[in-house]
Order: sequence, then C-alpha cells, then structure tokens
Amino acid sequence: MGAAGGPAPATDLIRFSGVTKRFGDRTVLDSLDFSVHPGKHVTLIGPSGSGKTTILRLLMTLVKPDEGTITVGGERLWPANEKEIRSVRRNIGMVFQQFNLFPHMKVLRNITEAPVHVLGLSRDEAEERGRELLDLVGLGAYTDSFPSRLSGGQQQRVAIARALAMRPKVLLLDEVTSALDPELVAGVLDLLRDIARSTDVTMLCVTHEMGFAKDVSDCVMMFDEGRVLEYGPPEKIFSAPEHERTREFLGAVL
Ligand SMILES: Nc1ncnc2c1ncn2[C@@H]1O[C@H](COP(=O)(O)OP(=O)(O)OP(=O)(O)O)[C@@H](O)[C@H]1O
Repeated sequence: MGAAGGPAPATDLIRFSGVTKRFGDRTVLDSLDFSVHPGKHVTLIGPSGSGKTTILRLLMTLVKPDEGTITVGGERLWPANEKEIRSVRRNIGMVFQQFNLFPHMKVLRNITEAPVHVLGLSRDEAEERGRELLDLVGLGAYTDSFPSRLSGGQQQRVAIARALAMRPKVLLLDEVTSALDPELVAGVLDLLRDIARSTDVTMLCVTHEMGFAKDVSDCVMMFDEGRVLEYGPPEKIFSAPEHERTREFLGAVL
C-alpha cells in the first residue's frame, strides 16, 4: 500500500542510478538516472553518439559502468559478482542490428541452443517452444533451413524468436531494422508491434524509426550527450517537446 492508503507504486524493473560510463577521456554517459516499469515499451532516441547503444550494452554486461548502480527486478546487475550478474542477465535478451545467427546451425537449432544449455530445458521441450515461436514470427516453414537461405528480414525474425525463447523479462532491441533492405523493414516492425501488444515483455528499443517509436512506446527517452534530455509519453515528446534540442533533432529526422 502507498502512504495515502492507495495502491503501492509499481516497482521499477530496470533502474539506473548515477551511471557514468567513460571510454578513455570521453564521458559517454554522465551520471545517468532513469527507471522503467515492468511491461513498458521504451524507445531511446537521440543524435548519433549520444550513448543509446551503450545503455543496452551495459544491461547486457558487454561493458561495465565506471560509476553508479544498475538493478533489474530489484537485483543488482552492477556492481555485483559473477554469479549475481549471471542470474540477472538471464532475464535479459537482446536483438542486434546484425542478426548474429549461428551460420552452421539450422533455424530451429539456432533457437533451441540457449534454452537447452542455459535454461536446462530438454531438447523436446525446447523444440516445441521453438516451433511455436517460429510460427509466431511467421517462419514455421523454415525450421530446417540454414540461415544463409533466408532474407535479412527473415533472419532478423529468427533472431527475435531466439531472444524470446529465453523467456526474457526485458527485451533489448538495437536498431534492429537498420541493416535491412527498405522493403523488409515494415514486416519486422509489424512483428515487434505484435510482440509488444501480445506479451508482457518489457522493451527497451534504440531506433531511428520515429513512426515505430510513436506507436509502440509507452515512453520515449530523448538522449543528448550522455544525459536524458526528456522522458515522457510519445504524444508529448513528438508534439510538444520541452527542449529546443529535441525539436531540432525531431525536425531533422521526421
Ligand atoms: N567500445 C568503445 N570504445 C570506445 N568508444 C566507444 C565504444 N563504444 C562506444 N563508444 C563511443 O561512445 C559514444 C556513444 O556510443 P553509442 O553507440 O552508445 O551511441 P548511440 O547514441 O547509440 O549512437 P548511434 O545512434 O550512432 O548508434 C560514441 O562516441 C562512440 O564512439
């Protein structure tokens, strides 16, 4: 219960507190504070080099903060020991710009490897779930194909299915359509819209697709020089931004 007797405030799923990241002399994230509630879809927008991808990479523990704390589901991702990091990381899946599928494995095998080896599912259980996911992403007929036989858009769908196979609480999407031919972009964005509507996964999405940001996000975070300049619902950020810098950025990309 909240202090006034009303419902307790929703607990944050992701929380960054005072997170600073430097590469050499360059401060890429500067004492960053933000939080994301469970089930929300948040898009990160802002100029190139403003630190958006670095946030996703911190959550994947591909890079480590120089200062600050990061928690996911109330558990510390940083600072934390290896065991704690592994346990928190298990809740987080990521889809990259380049699909990074295993080229020597068939599509279904690409999706079942981590559930078998990391989650400890039996091969049968993992395959059953893998087939369901391939149906979900419209690739049920491609279980026995090698990735090289698929288009870029299809490969990206497999990568999305592979991330979902780990039943993540948080799905990180890093410019997932930017390596695709233009005619394949809409299909992948439609799939992500469906996933956003039909699952309770929390999404953090770096994108240059402002249309997608408008209709999928509950919140948009506008970054500039390693800081959150504005954070709010898309209708506010896109229609009535508070900062001149946001207006300039949107003016250039919309
Ligand atoms: N491993 C690294 N070593 C050195 N500098 C890095 C490294 N990773 C990122 N940077 C620098 O950090 C800054 C922020 O990078 P980041 O990729 O987070 O930006 P971004 O906002 O996602 O940009 P974009 O929209 O172009 O992808 C950039 O100046 C980048 O060159």
